[in-house]
Amino acid sequence: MAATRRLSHSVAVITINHPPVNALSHSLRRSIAKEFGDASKDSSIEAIVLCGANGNFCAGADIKEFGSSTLDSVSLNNINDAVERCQKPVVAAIEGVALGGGLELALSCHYRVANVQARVGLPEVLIGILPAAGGTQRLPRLIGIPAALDMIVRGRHVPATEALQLGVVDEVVKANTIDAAIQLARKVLGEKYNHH
Ligand SMILES: CC/C=C\CC(=O)SCCNC(=O)CCNC(=O)[C@H](O)C(C)(C)COP(=O)(O)OP(=O)(O)OC[C@H]1O[C@@H](n2cnc3c(N)ncnc32)[C@H](O)[C@@H]1OP(=O)(O)O
Repeated sequence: MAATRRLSHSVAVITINHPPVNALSHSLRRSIAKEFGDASKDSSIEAIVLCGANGNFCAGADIKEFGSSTLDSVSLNNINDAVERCQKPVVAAIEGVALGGGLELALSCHYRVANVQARVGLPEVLIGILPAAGGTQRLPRLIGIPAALDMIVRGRHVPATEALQLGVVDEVVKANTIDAAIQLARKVLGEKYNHH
């Protein structure tokens, strides 16, 4: 399990890879933090796309690690804060599911592009916990309190087209989600340069 990084022009594409659903295990979080930190500092990189391997963005915390006593030196909150604070545009490319901590990671990105087949949600309530990696702050800021509360208290999976209407995602595409996210990042960079 690891996050890997490749370059598309000046956009770093960081792929979260932990089959089958890219659950955020301790070692995956360490790997994401490392790749993201390196990309943030690399002056040849102008923007960052976060995506998932295996047809999914990320199904959230690794439920199989719940109750384990692993010392948590890299929390998802730390990663999300670093993503949000990044000076370079960060775009999430969402395929499959972005659930729980996976959606919280996507919400920390500056933009979100989703595949039409994707689903997003905060299903923590269904396993007796609350979203605790910024979702209860970032989601209401993005879509307003009533719509965010509805998602949080029902824990439902929201289809991409509804997520677009609600404002959870910025764009929905039928195919080539990662390419669309790279394009969006490059468009944002173009706008930045045009304003200077
Ligand atoms: C860091 C703290 C942050 C926040 C807290 C959280 O994120 S809590 C976790 C929130 N996420 C969930 O509750 C998602 C639970 N999973 C699902 O809803 C479904 O599994 C999913 C992802 C929609 C996929 O459904 P599908 O029907 O396609 O497959 P299946 O359910 O059989 O799952 C396939 C295998 O994936 C394993 N798995 C799924 N989710 C997780 C997870 N969060 N952590 C670890 N493993 C997960 C599942 O156990 C299956 O494994 P297998 O070995 O094949 O039995």
